[in-house]
Amino acid sequence: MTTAPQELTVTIGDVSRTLPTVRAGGMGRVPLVEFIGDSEFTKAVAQEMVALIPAGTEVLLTVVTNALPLTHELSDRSGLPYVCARKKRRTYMQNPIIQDVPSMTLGVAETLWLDGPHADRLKGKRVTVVQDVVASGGTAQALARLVERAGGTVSGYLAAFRQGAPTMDVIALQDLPRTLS
Ligand SMILES: O=P(O)(O)OC[C@H]1O[C@H](OP(=O)(O)OP(=O)(O)O)[C@H](O)[C@@H]1O
Repeated sequence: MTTAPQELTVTIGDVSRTLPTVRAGGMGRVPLVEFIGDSEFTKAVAQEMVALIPAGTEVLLTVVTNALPLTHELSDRSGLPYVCARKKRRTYMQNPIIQDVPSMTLGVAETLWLDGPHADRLKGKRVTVVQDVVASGGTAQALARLVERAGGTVSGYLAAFRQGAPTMDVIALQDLPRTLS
């Protein structure tokens, strides 16, 4: 990984991307990881992450939006099923589990919705929480609560990138700086 003022290039496998930077409140400029619309990068990252899935994992759990294509690729490569929480209620949801996200680094306060039939797929299972980026750990914490409330157990936290110092142990391919100049 090389850095230049207000620019950061990451290389995963044989794929490199110069990350755009965005202003995030009073944090200055932060690097932005985008898997949406970039299947080549997504597949390269998933390929490297497969080996990092904690032993004994039975199900992967993620949340929309950016982490979804990554988790799909990870499921495809590992053979593990995955479940995805939403950030909006849908009319077709049946007895969803509703979980507030305590705090987020880039966004505003959010609420996660896990459809009841999907929650059933976590019951009694060892679940790894999968994210694109873990920063404060707020989203990961909320996903872990969803697992517990669904009757599963968290076997680990796996992310493509760790940004800053989240509150839990996170297995990540690479660390990103919290801010750029
Ligand atoms: O560790 P935290 O401080 O909780 O931050 C990490 C979360 O922030 C980003 O989500 P974003 O709000 O950009 O959502 P998106 O994927 O829907 O764009 C990222 O995708 C993680 O889910």
